[in-house]
Amino acid sequence: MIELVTSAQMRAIETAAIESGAVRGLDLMERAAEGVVAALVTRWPGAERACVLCGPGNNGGDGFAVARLLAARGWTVRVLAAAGADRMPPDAVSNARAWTGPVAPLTAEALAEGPQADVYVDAVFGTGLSRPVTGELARVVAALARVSARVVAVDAPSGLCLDSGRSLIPGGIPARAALTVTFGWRKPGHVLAQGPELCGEMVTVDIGVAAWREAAGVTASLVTPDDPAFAQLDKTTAAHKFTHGHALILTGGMGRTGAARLSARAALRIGAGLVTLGAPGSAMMEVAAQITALMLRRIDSPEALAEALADTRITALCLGPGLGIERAAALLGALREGGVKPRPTVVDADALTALGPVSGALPEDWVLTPHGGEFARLFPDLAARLSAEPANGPAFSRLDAGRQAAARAGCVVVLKGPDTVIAAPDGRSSVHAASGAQAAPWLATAGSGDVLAGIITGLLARGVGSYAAACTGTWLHAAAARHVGPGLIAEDLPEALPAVLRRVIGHPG
Ligand SMILES: NC(=O)C1=CN([C@@H]2O[C@H](COP(=O)(O)OP(=O)(O)OC[C@H]3O[C@@H](n4cnc5c(N)ncnc54)[C@H](O)[C@@H]3O)[C@@H](O)[C@H]2O)[C@@H](O)CC1
Ligand SMILES: Nc1ncnc2c1ncn2[C@@H]1O[C@H](COP(=O)(O)OP(=O)(O)O)[C@@H](O)[C@H]1O
Ligand SMILES: [K+]
Repeated sequence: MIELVTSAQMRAIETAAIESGAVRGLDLMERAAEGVVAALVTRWPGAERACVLCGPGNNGGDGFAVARLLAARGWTVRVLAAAGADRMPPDAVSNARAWTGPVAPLTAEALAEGPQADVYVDAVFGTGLSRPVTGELARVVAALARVSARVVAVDAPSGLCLDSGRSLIPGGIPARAALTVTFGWRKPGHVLAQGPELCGEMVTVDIGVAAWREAAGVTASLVTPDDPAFAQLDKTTAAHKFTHGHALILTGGMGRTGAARLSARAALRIGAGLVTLGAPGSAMMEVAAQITALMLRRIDSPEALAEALADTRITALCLGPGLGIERAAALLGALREGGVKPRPTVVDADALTALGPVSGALPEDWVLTPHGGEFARLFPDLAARLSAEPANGPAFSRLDAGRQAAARAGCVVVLKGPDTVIAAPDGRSSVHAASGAQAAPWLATAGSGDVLAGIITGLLARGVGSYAAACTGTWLHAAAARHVGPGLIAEDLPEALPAVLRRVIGHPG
């Protein structure tokens, strides 16, 4: 499991470590700087000239320590520092004093006019960025953009909010780095919003504070396939098809059944024992002509849905893909007021639109899977906070939005995107970061969301809990996209699942 630690949580851990008496802040800073140096000499083996930009806090202190360590290796090092080194925090002052070379003022002009460097060390702001960057330091960040291919960011590209991945440069973008070296744990801002694009390659350095991790309290984590939930994907030899559940996926009318068929195919591929498509009479012929392993049942009305659900062997539902808003609203009504036994249900696409703004708790076994636009219809106030220019740091993040949405809706929310956030009402939250080596840009194709809804429905049908189903489903969806690669269309995703499952479950044959 890879935990994501916010700036405040990192400060709490660092404080606990220092207060224990086992380690000094200065030692942590030295380890951090050693980690930056090790990573940058690996990344740029032939380099020997550095320009180190030091900000007013401990991030700047790391910068001074990096400067000293590089000079000790024989590098030519130029240091630019924000005014008033004496007003820096104590450990940073110690490192500023230990730097015996010259220091130029940290200005855009000094950066632009000085001698070229092989590597630029961005130690202007890290976890302490608490308000928007303006004035000269904003100009420095803009000037750094011109040499981004040679920038190593200490903890964060300066101007990037490490809790949200959002820019704290009004009207501008943060520095961009080729390499970002962070300490202890990755921060949410490294994987959310603009973070992945601006951080470049990521290295996490162990600075020896893991023993104080408890001081952080509850953290979010990255979805990775070492999560125990993935162990539930296998099937045992003794089981029969009903052991693996029965998913019912509702379709729209004639000419609008493709989306639900995609979902159904994915639900079957992910291992649901049986999958039935529930179609209105007008679409029965169309669906029947297109399916083989899937089953078909006529469901015209809320009453027909309630009747279908009298069969207790149906263990999960999917409402939304291609359903049409009116039909979605009617069928959702049957689930909420039709006297049927609740089932784990994926509510996607048109069913989300039919739902409208969420003001109170929804059934706890629902999973909402909105993309950004649908999220704004469900939770307009949270979406507005996500798009408003942040007045201070830390900025409101997609994790914050997902968590608050899940708490309000009383069920699991999957806020989709390249940085998908999965949140449960009990406070659990994860990020699925489709970036770096995990990038899946070809998922931006029509129908891929329908497949995700089907994967999650299939997992729910198999009895996987809703939060685990959302996390594993999101990972498997992106892994299927990476397996296919360029040229991917949504139809390919279910067909790629066997190869992905073989890898994850570990059946080579
Ligand atoms: N927390 C930890 O465990 C460790 C932290 N270290 C370093 O310390 C950094 C955190 O240090 P700090 O908390 O001092 O924070 P930073 O150095 O990131 O920035 C805080 C300083 O910048 C000022 N500031 C904030 N926003 C500003 C703005 N918009 N314009 C102008 N000035 C602004 C603050 O007043 C403060 O002086 C980390 O990112 C990391 O680089 C490392 O030395 C080692 C371990
Ligand atoms: N650039 C991207 N990188 C990774 N995943 C993406 C990207 N763009 C979209 N996705 C994923 O693709 C899916 C798209 O879903 P959605 O927007 O509902 O599409 P549709 O309505 O066409 O099915 C989501 O799972 C989303 O997380
Ligand atoms: K920095």
